[in-house]
Amino acid sequence: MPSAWDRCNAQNDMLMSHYSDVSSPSHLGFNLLSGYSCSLHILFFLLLQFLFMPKPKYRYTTCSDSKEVIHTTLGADEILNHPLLNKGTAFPRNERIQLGLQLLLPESVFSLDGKVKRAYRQFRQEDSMLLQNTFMNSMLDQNMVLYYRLLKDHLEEMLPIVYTPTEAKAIENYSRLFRRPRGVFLSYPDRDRISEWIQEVLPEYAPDGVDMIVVTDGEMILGIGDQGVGGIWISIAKLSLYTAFGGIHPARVLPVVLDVGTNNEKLRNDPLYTGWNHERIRGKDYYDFVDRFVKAKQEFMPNAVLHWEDFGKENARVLLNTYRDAFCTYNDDMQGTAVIVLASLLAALKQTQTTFSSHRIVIFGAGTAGTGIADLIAAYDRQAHDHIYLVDKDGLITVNSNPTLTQRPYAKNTGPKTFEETMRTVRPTILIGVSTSTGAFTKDLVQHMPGPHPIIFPLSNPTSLAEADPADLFSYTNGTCVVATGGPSPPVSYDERTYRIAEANNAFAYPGIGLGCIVSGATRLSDAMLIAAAKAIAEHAPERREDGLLPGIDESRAVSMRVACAVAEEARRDGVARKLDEKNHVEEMVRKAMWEPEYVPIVKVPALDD
Ligand SMILES: NC(=O)c1ccc[n+]([C@@H]2O[C@H](COP(=O)([O-])OP(=O)(O)OC[C@H]3O[C@@H](n4cnc5c(N)ncnc54)[C@H](O)[C@@H]3O)[C@@H](O)[C@H]2O)c1
Ligand SMILES: O=C(O)C[C@H](O)C(=O)O
Ligand SMILES: [Mg+2]
Repeated sequence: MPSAWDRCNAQNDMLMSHYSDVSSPSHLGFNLLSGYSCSLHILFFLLLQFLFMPKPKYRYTTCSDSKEVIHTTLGADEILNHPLLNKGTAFPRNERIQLGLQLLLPESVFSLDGKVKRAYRQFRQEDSMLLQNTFMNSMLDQNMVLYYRLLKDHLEEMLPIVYTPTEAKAIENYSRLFRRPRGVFLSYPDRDRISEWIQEVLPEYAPDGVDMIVVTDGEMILGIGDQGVGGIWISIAKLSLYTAFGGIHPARVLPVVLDVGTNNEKLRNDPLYTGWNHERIRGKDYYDFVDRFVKAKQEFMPNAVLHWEDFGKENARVLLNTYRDAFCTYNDDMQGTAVIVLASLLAALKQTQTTFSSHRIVIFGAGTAGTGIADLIAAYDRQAHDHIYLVDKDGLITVNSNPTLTQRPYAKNTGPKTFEETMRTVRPTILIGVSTSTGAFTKDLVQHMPGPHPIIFPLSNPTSLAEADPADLFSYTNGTCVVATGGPSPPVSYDERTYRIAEANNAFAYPGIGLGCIVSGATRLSDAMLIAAAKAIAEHAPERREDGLLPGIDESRAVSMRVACAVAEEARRDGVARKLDEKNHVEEMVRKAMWEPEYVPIVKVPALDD
């Protein structure tokens, strides 16, 4: 029977050869045309397709003064029901008349500030974090500018609502909370029509084009596992931070779920489950399906950056390896996480005045995130490679423990077996948890870490799965530790001092990485670009241990901008920046590209230019 490693390898080889076949333009052309023997038939078919293809109904246009205007052919009711166009009571009088909205809105005209005040009161009236999440989701469906302004003005309070940890609860209950769809659902039973349907839906969904796609298959949502079609909400949440932090235009993003079934029995037995009620498709059929999606993406959105989120650990690595050299794509759990962890470690080294060579690193949980973190640390500092110890469910990863392809570079020849033995013999100075094993960093284990400042990152999400509570870590180490967590954590008071706890979540890395790729027109994402991103974040890190390891949430937009600049500059150095030459001023381009939540004038037009 083949090992996981053999299987992964074989799938990878198969996919690689398959992809290099399908990505060649001549092959694509042949596929499109095969089946039509007569050229007249082809012409007639193409003409029909053109005539009946949905046409865009609105367009963002930049005027000579660099201000945006929306031109639209939509009717009054459609405008009020379109989240990008709807301004509700903020439609000024002239627009109400011009767009035919006079009788459809109450008399008073409100400013965006006024609307934010009302919406915030409504938000506060919701009784639980889950209800607040539902409120924000419906705001996103109704009025996007208001959603992003509300989020911007109350970021610290609302981030845990629209993102980790509350999103986990929302995703678990997706089919029960479902009100209206958002995003693109690509279901396995429709596999033969994916390309055709993507072509049809795009002019409606994103008439100005797509810059960023977040796709999931819902298999490993955060640490809560298989959530099937509910994964669409992780794609949406990740994209909302691309816009909130990275200023990526909300009209130019595409959330996607690949619904390949679910092995979650609770969902399978739920009569309200909205996804495809079938066990997960695996192996060749699965990869062929993903490949059809990628092929359609390359055909209709060739320049869009593709972000993979929350795939199962084997598929995550195979898919990244397969496509990473073909276009600009990255896996957030591996690479985004690795960037924020490397940034946090660089900050910790500065605060503790040490270098990687003096540290021994144990990574607990050797899956998607764990191996991604190891790889980036090793890429940053080759010497650190030998000081990395991976531990998984069955203990230390060794050459005899049947390591996967990605664990193998760190497999030790011999050594202790269990996590406890590893902690006792290795005596790590850095301990990182991405295991989903709640409370695994116990007092007994942490006490094996030598001083003066043990660096401990319990990163599993949602918070209920974290390997330790920061307050406990301070008490186990007599207040000497340096801590970061995967989700938001309140400050810790110890020995009359208060310590801010940094949130080492990939959300503080990927929006800037994505923005940098878009602005530079990167055709690939290299390790050097990831390291540049980590360094840019670390440059903004506080200097005192009391202030935490990462810049504050209020700086997230400024930091995303710096990350984007660093990534774009590195892309230019690496020769993969399609849109940059030596003369371009990167910072100015990044600044200009960042969207701000403000209402822009809307003008009704009889038709839109093609
Ligand atoms: N803070 C962040 O930015 C961030 C980013 C990515 C992932 N995460 C979190 O990390 C966790 C893991 O995510 P992932 O995508 O790597 O999942 P994964 O399934 O790819 O990897 C998890 C690994 O942990 C191992 N594991 C499970 N139980 C264990 C135990 N009791 N002891 C030791 N190892 C155990 C699994 O065998 C697996 O190899 C999740 O909770 C996720 O939310 C956090
Ligand atoms: O989504 C998050 O909060 C971080 C990360 O991508 C995860 O899977 O946990
Ligand atoms: Mg994730």
